[in-house]
Amino acid sequence: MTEIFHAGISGYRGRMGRAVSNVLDARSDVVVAARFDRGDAVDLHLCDVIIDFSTPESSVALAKACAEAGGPALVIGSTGLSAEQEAELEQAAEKIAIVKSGNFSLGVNMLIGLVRNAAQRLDAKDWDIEITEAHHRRKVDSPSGTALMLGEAAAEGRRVDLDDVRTKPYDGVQDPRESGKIGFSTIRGGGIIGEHSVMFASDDEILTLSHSAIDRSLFAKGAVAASAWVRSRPAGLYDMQDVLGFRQA
Ligand SMILES: NC(=O)C1=CN([C@@H]2O[C@H](COP(=O)(O)OP(=O)(O)OC[C@H]3O[C@@H](n4cnc5c(N)ncnc54)[C@H](OP(=O)(O)O)[C@@H]3O)[C@@H](O)[C@H]2O)C=CC1
Ligand SMILES: O=C(O)C1=N[C@H](C(=O)O)C[C@H](O)C1
Repeated sequence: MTEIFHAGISGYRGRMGRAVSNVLDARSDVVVAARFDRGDAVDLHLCDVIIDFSTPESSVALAKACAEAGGPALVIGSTGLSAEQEAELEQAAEKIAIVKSGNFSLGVNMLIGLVRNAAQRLDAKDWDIEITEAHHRRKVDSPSGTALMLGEAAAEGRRVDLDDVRTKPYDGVQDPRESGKIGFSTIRGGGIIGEHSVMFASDDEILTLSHSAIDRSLFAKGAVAASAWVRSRPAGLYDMQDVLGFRQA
C-alpha cells in the first residue's frame, strides 16, 4: 500500500511554488498540508516535509525554525545564498534532513558528472573552461545556482578550489586570459527557463556540454521526488546527487 505523506509549499505564490503545487496536486500519495508565502504563519507540525523555492533569507529562516522544532525535513531550491547562509543551512542540517540543490533536473545532475569527468581528463594548461547560463528577465541572482554547481564540478575534476580559479566578469580591457581559470557569463532575457553550457576550448578544438530546460515543471517534479526521498532520512545535508544515487564514493 502507498504511504501518504504531508507536504508544505514555501513560496507557493511564486513561479516555482505554483509549479510545485501543480505537481503535488496531481499525486495521490501526498496531502498538501500547508501553502505559505511571505508574511504567512505556518504550523510546521502539519508537515513531514516542506518544499521551499523562495529567497536565500527566507530559506535560511525556515531551516532554522525547522531545526529548532525538530522537523519537518526540507527540500530547498532557492539560489544565490552567500557563504554565511550556506553555513547556516549546514548548521540546521545537524538537526534535520535537508536536500538542497541549485537544480532538481535529472539532465543537469547527469551533466555535473560529465563536466567533472571532462575537466579531469582535459589538461588545464591546454583547455579553457567557460560556463554560460541564460535565464528569464526576472531572475535576480547570477551566476545561476546551476552554473556555480557546474563550476564546482569542473574545479573538482581539476582538483582545485573554484574560489581560486574563478574569473572576474570580462569587461573592458584586461590582461589575457590565464590558463587554468574557469569563466562565467550570464544572459538575462524574456522567459528563458534555463540554459547552461560548459565549453572546453583548446587551440585546436572545442567541446561543449549543455542542457536546456523546456518547462519549469521539470524542476518541480525533481523537487517533489526529493521530498519523498528525504522525509525518512536522518539529519544531514543532501543534494540531488544523493537523491538520484549519483554520489561518487
Ligand atoms: N533549484 C532549482 O531547480 C530551481 C531553483 N530556482 C530558484 O528558486 C527561487 C525562487 O524562484 P521563483 O519561483 O522563480 O521566484 P519567485 O520570485 O517567482 O517566487 C519566490 C516566492 O517566494 C516568496 N517569498 C519571499 N519571502 C518568503 C518567505 N519568507 N516565506 C515564504 N515565501 C516567501 C515570494 O514572495 P514575494 O513575491 O512577496 O517576495 C515569492 O512568491 C530562486 O532563488 C530561483 O533561483 C528556480 C527554479 C529552479
Ligand atoms: O531562477 C530560475 O528560474 C532558475 N534557477 C536555478 C538556478 O539558479 O540555476 C535553476 C534553473 O536554471 C532555473
